[in-house]
Amino acid sequence: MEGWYCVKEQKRCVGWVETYFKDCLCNLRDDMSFGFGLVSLLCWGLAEIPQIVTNFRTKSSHGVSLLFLLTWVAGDVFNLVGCLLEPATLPTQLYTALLYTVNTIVLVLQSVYYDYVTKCCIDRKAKSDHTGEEEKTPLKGNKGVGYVGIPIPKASPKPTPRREFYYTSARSLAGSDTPPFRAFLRLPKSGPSALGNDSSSSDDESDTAAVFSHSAVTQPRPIPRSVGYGTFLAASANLPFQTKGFSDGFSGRKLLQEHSSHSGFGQLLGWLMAAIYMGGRLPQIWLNIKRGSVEGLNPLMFVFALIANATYVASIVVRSTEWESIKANMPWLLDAVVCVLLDLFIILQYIYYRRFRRQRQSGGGRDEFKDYEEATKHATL
Ligand SMILES: NC(=[NH2+])NCCC[C@H](N)C(=O)O
Repeated sequence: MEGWYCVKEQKRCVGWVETYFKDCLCNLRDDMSFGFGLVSLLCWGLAEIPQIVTNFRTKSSHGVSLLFLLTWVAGDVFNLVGCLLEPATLPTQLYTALLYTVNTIVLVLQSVYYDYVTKCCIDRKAKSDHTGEEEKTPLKGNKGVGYVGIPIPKASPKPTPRREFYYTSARSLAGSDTPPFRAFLRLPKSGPSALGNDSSSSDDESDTAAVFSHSAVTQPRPIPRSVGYGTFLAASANLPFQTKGFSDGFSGRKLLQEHSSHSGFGQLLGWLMAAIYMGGRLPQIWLNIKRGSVEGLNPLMFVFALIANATYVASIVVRSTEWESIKANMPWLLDAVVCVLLDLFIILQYIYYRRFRRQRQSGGGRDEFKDYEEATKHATL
């Protein structure tokens, strides 16, 4: 294969970079830019793995906003389509895009499975258990001294033909010592919400029934989120981190930037993608505020994303500071810069809520959070 050539420096491009990354490194700036690009690629490859592991270990994904993940998927899908349609797409772009799209889809599937499918099954089981209980639990004749008002399933030694004796209604319960069904079958909130740290107390949480047992009090359970996230349409195009135009001898693909960033359509796609990606962080920030907690969230995802976006910006501006180049890359640059700031905010939220929670615990006599952590440990082993 005919090698590429750096005209100004009068030397050949770096061979392996040329072969595997279709980029040409002529000087120190190019080397640095390429290095930043590699770090960005690596960080995107790793970013979502810690959260996937956290979700898997806790068998829940209530710490991450599903809407946030969906905006990532939407942006990524358009990005991938753009990559496939665009002949100038660099191999690294395509692999990175594929990698984080797959990772994000795994996160979304986990979210749907743990927080919706599993919850649905628990609800159904609790309901059927309760129906069975209702039929078998007598309302009267059970109120001896020390009666705590909790119906004991199958407490009746032998069935009785008097059906009304077993009938339970809200009114009859209200008149009895027995707390209404939901009062004691309420799903124990997990983590801080179980300790009253959760300011959200979302309605769907309180509606959730679970099988009541002693262990359920200390076992962490997923905090369900409200459903109804909309589907987002987004278009995105990716900027190659190699933004340098090649010198004579470059006979293969042209750089994507030359194709799309200068075209009105490419720019439009870029701005749409930027809006979607930037807006995607807001549901996550809001979820943290609403819960007053970051339990279930792995901060490493945002640390890696922050580094990935920062090095992505660095790889572009180190390569060229010419206004023309910056202007053409504006949507991608702005997206990355804003995402860095938003990720920083989320990391600060994480630190704040962790500290805040610890302080609250140390204030109380009994360390309930320790109990919770213990329970989590046991639950995840
Ligand atoms: N699934 C992904 N990680 N996609 C990449 C998103 C890139 C975008 N700048 C962001 O930080 O949101």
